[in-house]
Amino acid sequence: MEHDSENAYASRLPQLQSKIRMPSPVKGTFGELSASSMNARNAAMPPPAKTGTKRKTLAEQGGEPRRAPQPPSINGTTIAGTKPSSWNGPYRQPSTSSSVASSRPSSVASSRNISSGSFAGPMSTASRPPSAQSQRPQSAMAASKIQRPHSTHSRSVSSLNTHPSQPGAGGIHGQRSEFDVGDRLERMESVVSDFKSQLTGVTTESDGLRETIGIYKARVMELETTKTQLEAKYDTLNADLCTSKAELTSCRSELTAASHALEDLKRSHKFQGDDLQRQHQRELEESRRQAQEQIYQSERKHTTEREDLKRQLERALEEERTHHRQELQTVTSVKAKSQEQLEAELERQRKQQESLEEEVRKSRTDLACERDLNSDLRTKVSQSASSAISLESSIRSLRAHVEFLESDNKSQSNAFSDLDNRLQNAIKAAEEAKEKLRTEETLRRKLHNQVQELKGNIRVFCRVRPSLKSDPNDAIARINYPDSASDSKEVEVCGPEEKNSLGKTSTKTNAFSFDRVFAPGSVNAEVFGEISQLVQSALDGYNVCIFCYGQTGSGKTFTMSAQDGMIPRAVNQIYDTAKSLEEKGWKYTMEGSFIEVYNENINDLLGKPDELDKKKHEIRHDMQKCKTTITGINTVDLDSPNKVESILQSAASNRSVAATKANERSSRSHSVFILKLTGENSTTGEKSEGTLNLVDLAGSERLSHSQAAGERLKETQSINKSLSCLGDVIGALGQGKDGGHVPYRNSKLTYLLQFSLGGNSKTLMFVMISPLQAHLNETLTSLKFATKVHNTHIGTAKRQAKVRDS
Ligand SMILES: Nc1ncnc2c1ncn2[C@@H]1O[C@H](COP(=O)(O)OP(=O)(O)OP(=O)(O)O)[C@@H](O)[C@H]1O
Repeated sequence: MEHDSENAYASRLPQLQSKIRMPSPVKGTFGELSASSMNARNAAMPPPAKTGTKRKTLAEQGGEPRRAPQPPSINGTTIAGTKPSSWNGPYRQPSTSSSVASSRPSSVASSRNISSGSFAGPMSTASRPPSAQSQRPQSAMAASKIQRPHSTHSRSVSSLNTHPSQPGAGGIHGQRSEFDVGDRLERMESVVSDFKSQLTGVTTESDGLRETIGIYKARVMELETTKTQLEAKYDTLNADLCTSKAELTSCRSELTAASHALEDLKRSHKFQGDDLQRQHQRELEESRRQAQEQIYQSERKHTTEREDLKRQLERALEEERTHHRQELQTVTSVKAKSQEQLEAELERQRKQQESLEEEVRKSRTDLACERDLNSDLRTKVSQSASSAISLESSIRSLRAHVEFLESDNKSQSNAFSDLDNRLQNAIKAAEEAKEKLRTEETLRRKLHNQVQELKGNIRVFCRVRPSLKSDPNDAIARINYPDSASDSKEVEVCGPEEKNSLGKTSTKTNAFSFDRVFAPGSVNAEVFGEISQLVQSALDGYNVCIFCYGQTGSGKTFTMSAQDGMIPRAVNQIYDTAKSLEEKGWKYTMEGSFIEVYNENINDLLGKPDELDKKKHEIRHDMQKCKTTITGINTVDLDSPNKVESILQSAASNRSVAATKANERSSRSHSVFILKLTGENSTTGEKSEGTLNLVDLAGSERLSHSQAAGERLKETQSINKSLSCLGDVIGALGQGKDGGHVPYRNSKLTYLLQFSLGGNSKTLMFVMISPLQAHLNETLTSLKFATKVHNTHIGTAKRQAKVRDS
């Protein structure tokens, strides 16, 4: 922008100069001014006139003495004093100096304005003195006339208008006016018109100049604004500079502190380093000393060893040398001897060779003769060999014949036939014996069954458990065994004391008779001896059911499942018998399962404990084969007698787990050990399938419904129901009506034992008795129930049981 303004000014100024065409001295002055006034103005120009100062007229100036130095003038026109400040722009120095000038103090700027004003002076018509004004247009006109084609007129007019001080011009004018006024008038008019046209041109120029002034004014305003901004920037930079200086100062102080600290650190590190170096030096010296010591010692040691070794080696070497020397001497002497011998031998060999060669010559001649002889002999030898072979074979046949003739062939043949006869007889006898054995076995089974039937297909044994240490001594009931020395079939129980109407106290003795009564002193082995016949029946293919009936704590489990109880004993007997029957052609397989009937549900005592009371099992009967199966229960192959123990343990642990949930589980449920026995006789082709059921019934004590509730009530109802159903089934079987209804289905227990109660089956009931006085009523109830069962007739054998009251 600044540049443009200057250019604009530079472009217009020559135009003005060309149009005004000032005289050369003026032109030269103007040109000098434009360049040099800027340099000289500060020094030569007076201080700027104050705005309020009123300028004096020329007349006034003329009358007054000069007080201040005169401003420079062009053609006698003052160029200082009147100033439009707007002219300062075009006379500024190049942009760098102008920017400096703008930041200068105002006094400098005002001096510049003055210099500008000094140039503006001659241009401004308003500030021009009247004399100057009257002269300038004429000069301008003269200048314009020079440029135009009709320059001659201009020049003449100019000459007419010349100042009166110019004598030449005034003379011409005076002469013309004297004789040609019209022509003069014409010329005047033309001069006037020229003047007018010049005036128009000047006006136009003046407008251009005004425009330029406006541009420069705008430029001045811009520069003022720039100046203000620069000043603000200057202030900001100043403030920043102050801040930076403060920061620099603090940084310097920090740097000084840091350098001090660094110095300290360096010093301490240097000390440490020195210490370490000294220590290291010491250690190094020590190590070096030790190493030298070690080296010295090892050198000494090695030297000693080396010397020892050297001595040894030298000794050995010397010995070796001596030895080698001796050997060498020996070898040399031997060599000399052998050489002599060799030479002698060589001589001898040579002689021998000569003699041999002579012999070879002779032998070759002999060999030819021998070859002829040899071929003759070979022919003879082959003839002899063939005759020898034929002779050997004839000798062998003759020898065999001689041996055969020598042996006692006849007696041997007799012995063989005798032995054969005896063997045949033995085989026959064995066959007969086997047949007899089979017949006897069949007969034994038949007789055994008949015996069992004669004994009754349902039998009742009574067992009284001994009093335990835990039982109170004075609370034992009076129980007698009248025929214990003979049959052991009777038992007498003294009832509770009763008072009659007269107040007399008496006790009633209740006598019972069963198939066998076991007193408290009897042991399990004795008991099993009585039932082993029934176990044998199971092996013979019968269904056998042995169950224990009695109140809680009367010894049912002890009798059935104790280590020497009926179940282990039965299994052991079956094993033994099955093994002995193998000789008779029988082979048995045994499968055992153990179940529980609790609350009319069947549980598998060989199953998982957590499935107890949850898993459902069903009883299925095959009515044609009279076989019973229970769904989903575990069956164990009893291929060794030891397995029964694990079965009993597993069942006991399952029941004990259940007992934590429902108290006294074994008293509250019936357990049934089922042993299935399948036998096959490979000789006779006979087959047998029997089942042995060993049942431990729930406690038979009478339970009052009124005292039980909830789960206990349900248990009580189930037990009472199943026990009474068992009585009903036995009662129905006892009536002996063929095809009569037997209520097996009324309880799970009787339904399960359907094929083991009645019919072809054999049943044994143990009635277990507690010896305690406190259990007397229950004891009597149990004995009465057992008597009813005992009086029941099932099967062909008839028995009469008697109940004696005294
Ligand atoms: N003949 C016996 N000899 C020695 N001890 C016996 C005899 N009979 C039973 N006992 C003992 O008497 C106690 C009760 O016996 P057991 O548990 O067999 O009775 P339970 O009728 O099976 O009872 P529950 O119905 O509660 O199962 C046991 O400690 C048992 O060892």
